[in-house]
Amino acid sequence: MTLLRFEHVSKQYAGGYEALKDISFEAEAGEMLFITGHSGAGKSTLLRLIHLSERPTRGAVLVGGRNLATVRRRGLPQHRRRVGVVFQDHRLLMDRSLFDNVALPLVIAGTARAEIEKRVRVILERVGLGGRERALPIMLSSGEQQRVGIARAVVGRPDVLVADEPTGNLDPDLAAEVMALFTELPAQGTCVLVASHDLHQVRRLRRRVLVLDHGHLIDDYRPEAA
Ligand SMILES: Nc1ncnc2c1ncn2[C@@H]1O[C@H](COP(=O)(O)OP(=O)(O)OP(=O)(O)O)[C@@H](O)[C@H]1O
Repeated sequence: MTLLRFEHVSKQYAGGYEALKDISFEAEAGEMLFITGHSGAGKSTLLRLIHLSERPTRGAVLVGGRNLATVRRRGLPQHRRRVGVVFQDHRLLMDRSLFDNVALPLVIAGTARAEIEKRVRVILERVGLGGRERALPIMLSSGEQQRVGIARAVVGRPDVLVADEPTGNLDPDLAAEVMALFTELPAQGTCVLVASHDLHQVRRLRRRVLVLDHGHLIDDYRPEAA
């Protein structure tokens, strides 16, 4: 099932710079894609259009068949519950436990307490932090903190997960470990897009790769088709 669709999308910023030029692609539920390209190629812009922190100048972005142009300001919180985000600097609440950090999206969504307890425990296990619910982020390494950020982004079972250079602040070994975690996430029908300038690392993970160059989509590489 097509979950995400870009139809001839262009994005021009206020200064006149066209960061994305006529981008079209589709991604399936449960599919994982890397977005790569040089600095300034348009990777972050592409992800922002899915999260609706930016709007396209031309063309349409559809999630689950819905044109995001129809999502008005009032609908943004609801849209963002369907789109999980992992930030480079993870943005954890440092004075709250891992449990509280990961539970946050579920608390906001009004999920029942027993369900929250269960889901947080399961997802912390998945990211290799089982049994650490009561720890504070400050007690963790930066790689582990990023794992908490990933757990928080997926605990609400979003339709789409976007991660912008999620390993940018990590040393190469930890970066490889965290990248691999994205490929191991339970499918659950979530479409996962990870932006990374590290083409070398991305190729090793043998997943679909969209390559941007000065705002153009110049390659859509699928290892299974190679
Ligand atoms: N808010 C903005 N206003 C004006 N120009 C912007 C804005 N955000 C990004 N740009 C420009 O759009 C182009 C694409 O930026 P974008 O951040 O999407 O690239 P990127 O591939 O993610 O780069 P990096 O790897 O350096 O993060 C760049 O030339 C950038 O300067």
